[in-house]
Amino acid sequence: MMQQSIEALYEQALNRKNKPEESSYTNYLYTKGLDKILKKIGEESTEVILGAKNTNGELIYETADLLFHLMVLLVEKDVTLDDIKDELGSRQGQESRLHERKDWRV
Ligand SMILES: N=c1c2ncn([C@@H]3O[C@H](COP(=O)(O)OP(=O)(O)OP(=O)(O)O)[C@@H](O)[C@H]3O)c2ncn1[C@@H]1O[C@H](COP(=O)(O)O)[C@@H](O)[C@H]1O
Repeated sequence: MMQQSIEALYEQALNRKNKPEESSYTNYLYTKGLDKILKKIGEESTEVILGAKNTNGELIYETADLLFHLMVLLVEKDVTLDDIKDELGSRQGQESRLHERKDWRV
């Protein structure tokens, strides 16, 4: 089965930004602007929640949709995947501190 990495998905979204194509859905989102992209993120997030309550097939499908729209958002805001990886990296080794806190568990 063919697979696509998050990096490739991001690169594709960046490519569309730099070289727009008329029939591209990605370019349709950039043209509509940030509020449209944010609305899609909201919709797709809700669909992930609903999918998780149904079947793993739906959860996988909706997660792929959400990841695509998240990549479009990051490109629109000039945030790179390295920015995200740096943030995630800075959290490594913090588990013990998180677990010491009792108030995050409700
Ligand atoms: N991974 C995706 C991807 N995931 C979801 N979508 C689109 O996201 C849209 C979500 O569906 P919705 O029903 O929520 O939205 P809609 O009704 O079509 O449109 P609006 O609600 O936004 O007005 C669909 O049109 C999907 O085609 C994607 N569109 C593109 N890609 C990738 O981006 C590449 C470039 O695509 P284009 O930019 O269209 O050339 C493709 O080859 C894919 O690899």
